Amino acid sequence: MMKESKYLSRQADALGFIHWTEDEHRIWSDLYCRQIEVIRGRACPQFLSGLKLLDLPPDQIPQLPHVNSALEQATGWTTVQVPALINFSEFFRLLANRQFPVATFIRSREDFDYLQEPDIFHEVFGHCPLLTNPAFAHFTHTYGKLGLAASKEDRVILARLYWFTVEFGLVTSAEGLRIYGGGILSSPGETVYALESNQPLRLPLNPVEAMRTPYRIDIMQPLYYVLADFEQLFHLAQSDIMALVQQAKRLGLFVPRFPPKRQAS
Ligand SMILES: C[C@H](O)[C@H](O)[C@H]1CNc2nc(N)[nH]c(=O)c2N1
Ligand SMILES: N[C@@H](Cc1ccccc1)C(=O)O
Ligand SMILES: [Fe+2]
Repeated sequence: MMKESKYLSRQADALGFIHWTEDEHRIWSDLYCRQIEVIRGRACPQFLSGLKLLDLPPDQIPQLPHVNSALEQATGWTTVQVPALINFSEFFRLLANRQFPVATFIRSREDFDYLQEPDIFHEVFGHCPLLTNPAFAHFTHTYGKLGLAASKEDRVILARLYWFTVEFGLVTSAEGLRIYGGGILSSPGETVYALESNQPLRLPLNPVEAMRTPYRIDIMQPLYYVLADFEQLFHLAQSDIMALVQQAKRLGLFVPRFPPKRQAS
């Protein structure tokens, strides 16, 4: 059951522009300036070049028509305004149309470091930079088409694959472990935690295992799956993902063995 959002979403005018308040612009500006520092040496190179390409304004909430023109030029994707977290069928339908959902509210200061639901900073700063990467956009589009055609039950399994890659994925790079998951890169708290805390488990990404692993959306992740490189994700897009879904269903839930709670570092 979808938890009701505690935030009020904003209405756009006929041209798709939202008239944010000064306070809301200042929260974006503080989040942007903080994350630009925190992602240095932590976000994967593909994210950093996508962020540069999008050329988001540092001091005010970007208007979606502007984000769309950069995105469209790069990969043909656009954004669509949604009130908050949307259900899987709406979500897959949008991705299958190369449209990315953008929740039209921004977090409050009390949720600055970590927010339990996607806001406009998460969707635009967290997800849109990698959607300018053709191979990554292709994976997301393929994933959306699969989800659209899938049964309700298979959508839950496919959502796990999305969760452990596009949302909370890590990737090994020449310089070491890096983040590509948009759900991490929009959170000042989790960006540091995901790479540097000794709390979470970090396992090599095995797509069937990821699709068998349940996840929570309201806490910093206890488990991250690590891609060997982006090629692995693009290769996955070419493989028979629905056959992997059937395998995951046959094998049932995978419950990772978490080490005893170590003192947080
Ligand atoms: C699996 C995933 O993270 C999440 O559940 C989906 C569904 N609904 C969503 N709704 C919004 N607004 N933004 C999102 O990123 C998602 N992602
Ligand atoms: N936790 C992310 C937002 C998010 C919530 C739920 C799912 C995915 C992302 C942040 O603080 O930016
Ligand atoms: Fe997301």
